[in-house]
Amino acid sequence: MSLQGKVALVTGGAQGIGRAVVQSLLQNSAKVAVVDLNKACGEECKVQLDTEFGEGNCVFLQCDVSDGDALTDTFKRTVDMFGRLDIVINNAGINNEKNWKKTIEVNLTSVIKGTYLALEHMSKEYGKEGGTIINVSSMAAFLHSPHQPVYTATKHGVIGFTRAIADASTQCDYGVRINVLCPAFVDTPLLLSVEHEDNMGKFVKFKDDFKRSMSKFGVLKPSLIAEGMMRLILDSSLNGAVMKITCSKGIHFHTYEPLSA
Ligand SMILES: NC(=O)c1ccc[n+]([C@@H]2O[C@H](COP(=O)([O-])OP(=O)(O)OC[C@H]3O[C@@H](n4cnc5c(N)ncnc54)[C@H](O)[C@@H]3O)[C@@H](O)[C@H]2O)c1
Ligand SMILES: CCCCC[C@H](O)/C=C/C=C\C=C\C=C\[C@@H](O)[C@@H](O)CCCC(=O)O
Repeated sequence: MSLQGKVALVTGGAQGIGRAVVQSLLQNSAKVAVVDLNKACGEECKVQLDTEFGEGNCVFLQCDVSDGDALTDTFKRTVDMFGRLDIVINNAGINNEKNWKKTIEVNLTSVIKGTYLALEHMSKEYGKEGGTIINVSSMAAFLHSPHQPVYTATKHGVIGFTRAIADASTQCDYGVRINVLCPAFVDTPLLLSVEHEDNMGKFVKFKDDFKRSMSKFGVLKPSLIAEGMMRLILDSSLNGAVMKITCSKGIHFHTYEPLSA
């Protein structure tokens, strides 16, 4: 499966799930813009990727995705540098119930903004050649964790937005497939956030319940999430799909009952 000649942009690409996805994209010969707030981590990531895949195949662009103007500029820089855009992964996310407005900005508002920017650069509506967008939600959208009310709300929002804009893409012939991926617990630094009052606020007292949930449901490897992501990128039949990845069922899709009158 070759992505030779394709250009991808991955937000939150410097560590965790985003980094695993960046590696898969490079393994499949895409050019990649690694977009992340964390400068030190991004620069270290770029050095390692250059060593593994050769220079000139990826670039690190520091950007806070919750800053709309900065995100606009980052998309433009990617296209200026690589000449086109084909794949956008809106992955950056945080777990912060204390600063819950920031959680909405990063987990939901920036996903909406990132999708609209991706459409500006890829949609036939704008005279472009088409492409694919994947927005990262969570299995938290299918449970209602009492310890993460706002995180949960943002992940519900990502699914609702993605399914709606995917329908718009079909109806208006954007030529862009837009899908959503919902992992269960994944072994990344994000999981450590449940230990901290700065992240969890008053819900920090439930940290042991969290750990019990992780033991019950298991913890996935980032490489399996990257495998799911590659399926969404390569399967041209998928638009508006809701992919779930769990330890019990692996990579599978959520199905919705058709609405009756
Ligand atoms: N780890 C899990 O258990 C899990 C499960 C389901 C869904 N998710 C989702 O997957 C996505 C990635 O999570 P992860 O586990 O890899 O987290 P992570 O914390 O390991 O990595 C997130 C990356 O996003 C970057 N980031 C954070 N805020 C940013 C901002 N404002 N602008 C730009 N970059 C920013 C961080 O610097 C980091 O490199 C998130 O949307 C998360 O909600 C994670
Ligand atoms: C710790 C802070 C970050 C949150 C991490 C993440 O976003 C949360 C994940 C939450 C839940 C995982 C649940 C997993 C459940 C499955 O194993 C399974 O029991 C449910 C299967 C249902 C289905 O596949 O339809």
